[in-house]
Amino acid sequence: MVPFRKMHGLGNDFVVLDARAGDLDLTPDRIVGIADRHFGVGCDQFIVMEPGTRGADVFMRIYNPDGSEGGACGNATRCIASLVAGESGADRVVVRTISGDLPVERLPDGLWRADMGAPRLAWQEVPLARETDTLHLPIGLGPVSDPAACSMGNPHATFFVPDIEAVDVASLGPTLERDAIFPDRANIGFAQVMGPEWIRLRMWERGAGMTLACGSGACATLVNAVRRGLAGRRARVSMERGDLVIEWREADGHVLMTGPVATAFTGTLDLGAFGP
Ligand SMILES: N[C@@H](CCC[C@H](N)C(=O)O)C(=O)O
Repeated sequence: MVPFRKMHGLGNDFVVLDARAGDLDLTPDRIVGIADRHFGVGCDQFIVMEPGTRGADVFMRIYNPDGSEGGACGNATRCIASLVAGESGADRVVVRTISGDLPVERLPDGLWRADMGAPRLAWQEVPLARETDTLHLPIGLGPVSDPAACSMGNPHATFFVPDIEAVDVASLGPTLERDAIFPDRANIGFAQVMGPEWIRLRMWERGAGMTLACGSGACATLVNAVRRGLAGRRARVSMERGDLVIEWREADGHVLMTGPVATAFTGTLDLGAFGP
């Protein structure tokens, strides 16, 4: 039996397992089974905490419910940082991912701010399948077209739309995620700029589907909005169940994401029940 924790950031929810003391014998079948909302615990991402080494307090491995591995998860970064900080009493921890080290700090108001690093803006870095201006991808579907793309450690495309409520995210998302221009698939954001400091965002996540929030998606949206001249470098990004504050810092080009963390419940899992 293995203990787990169910956490979320604005409803973007995670099953968190702690493998820092030793391997947990997780297999693709087990990860997909536990992440399933009908046959398992259910989550948007399956997170495994592994030992941190050489300057990192913890290594965070990120799986989507389809079993694919992700390079970034902003909401989980805050959650995992809060867990590790809670153990040591520190106010600042470094969360390592396959895409890089992310320093996270606890703010006096109880929110957590993660330095998500610098966005990657070149077409090869997103990545895209061929040389393309990442500010204007030549793709579209139904009423949406002309997205901007960047990587926040994972690939994102943002469609700017005049009315976010009118977008059928569930029907557009699956096709756009797998457009041939995205060799690794992509997370798809639909954003309505309400003003220079306020953006509304709805997400279709690669390997996960519609989610209530996406931290890296909020970062990518602000970055793409700034590049398009649609927003200032600091804005509130409102998703289905709450807001993140995102700042694309001028001094070093890093993107700062501020938001809450929460634990919904804890429990134990019989890993063998989910496959060999
Ligand atoms: N929900 C996350 C992003 C999760 C990873 C994504 N589905 C991918 O495959 O890149 C966030 O809060 O950033």
